[in-house]
Amino acid sequence: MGKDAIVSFKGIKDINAEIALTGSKSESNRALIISALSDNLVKVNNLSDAVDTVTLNNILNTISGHTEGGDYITVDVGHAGTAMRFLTAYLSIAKGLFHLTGSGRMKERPIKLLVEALQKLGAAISYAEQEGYPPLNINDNFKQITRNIKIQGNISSQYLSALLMIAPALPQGLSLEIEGELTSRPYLEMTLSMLEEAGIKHNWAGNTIHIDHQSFKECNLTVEPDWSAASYWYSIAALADQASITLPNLKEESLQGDSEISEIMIPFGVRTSYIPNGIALKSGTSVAIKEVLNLKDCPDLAQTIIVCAAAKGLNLSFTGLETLKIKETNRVLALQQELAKIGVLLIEGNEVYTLDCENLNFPQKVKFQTYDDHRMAMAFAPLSLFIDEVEMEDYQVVEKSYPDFWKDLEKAGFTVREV
Ligand SMILES: O=C(O)C1=C[C@@H](OP(=O)(O)O)[C@@H](O)[C@H](O)C1
Ligand SMILES: C=C(OP(=O)(O)O)C(=O)O
Repeated sequence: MGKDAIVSFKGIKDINAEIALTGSKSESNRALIISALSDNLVKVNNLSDAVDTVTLNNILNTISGHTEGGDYITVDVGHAGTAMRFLTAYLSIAKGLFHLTGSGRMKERPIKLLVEALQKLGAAISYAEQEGYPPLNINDNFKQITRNIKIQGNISSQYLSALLMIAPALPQGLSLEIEGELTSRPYLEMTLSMLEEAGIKHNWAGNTIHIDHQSFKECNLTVEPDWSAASYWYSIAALADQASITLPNLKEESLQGDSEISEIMIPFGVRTSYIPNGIALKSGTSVAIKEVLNLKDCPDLAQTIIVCAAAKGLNLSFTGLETLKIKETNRVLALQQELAKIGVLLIEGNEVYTLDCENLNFPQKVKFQTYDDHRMAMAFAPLSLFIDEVEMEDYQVVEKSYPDFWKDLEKAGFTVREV
């Protein structure tokens, strides 16, 4: 466990800042896999500083040029879900024997649907510990048996993205049928768009996505800054008395579904202007808020929005939160435990979660636990606008997606002191 920090904000809550966010970890991790599959024909610009991206990049560099057979190489992704899922598919068709593992939490995050799909395709994968979960042993005798695979869409879109990225490299290509509901759909669309940029055509008909065997083209993929990281600045703008925050290089036409934060935050009083080189946020008055927000397409925004709504005393309801329980931590439970510290309840109903802010109160000091979850730290940090001293447990946890988060808060006038 790392060190804690005390976060505070003194004086008038008028925030003026320009914050250059790191690249999207989702786009970066796709770009890295696509680049590796293309034998580096595809180049990447503005790669993220996120530890999840640095980890994947180091792994791909270490294993590139590896030859058949030999001993098992251990590949450790730490907490990086996308790296685990994307590498499961990528290593299935790579040369070499791999033991693919991750953090304690990673060993509790399910991977069965992806492993089964790959096994049906012809991959030689087995579970090294518990069935259905990492770590995995992946061998190199991939022989494609079929191009037709069905996969349930409601657990993680990352499984589908992982399969689609290797599809053009499969001798027979892939026809991927999505069964049932699809969660996190914009991430799947991001995968297809980035493949398209790299010259890979697809056809999405009904519930099935077809990708033929084909070659990548030489190109540069430029990663946009991270909209999930931007969401914490929207929360700050919504909670401050006044805010004028510029976030360079974010685009209106984004591949990231989390850009929806610009719409979601309008009723919270935050207006977004698209300026020539980025976006500008301005705080204003809140307007009537939709009572039920469906976050199925943007699960990584859930903590930002729920904590911000709680701090504003808004008794909103949320749907589409099913997948939060299998992310870096059980995010529903983590939210419930930490929101209780400001007197707010997050009540679980039948597929609907509702905030009860009747007893909202900000103590003078509070310590928030972070549960090995970067988004817990970043979602709760803005509460230092109301609480004199917010102690954040294991504050470096933010490194997973946004290593400069605390430095950026300091730029905006917050104080962050390691304790
Ligand atoms: O494909 C991606 O880059 C991601 C997809 C989402 O996961 P699920 O598809 O598991 O919801 C999201 O929560 C994660 O942070 C990144
Ligand atoms: C869920 C997340 O990441 P991953 O699934 O890639 O670990 C996240 O960044 O919020």
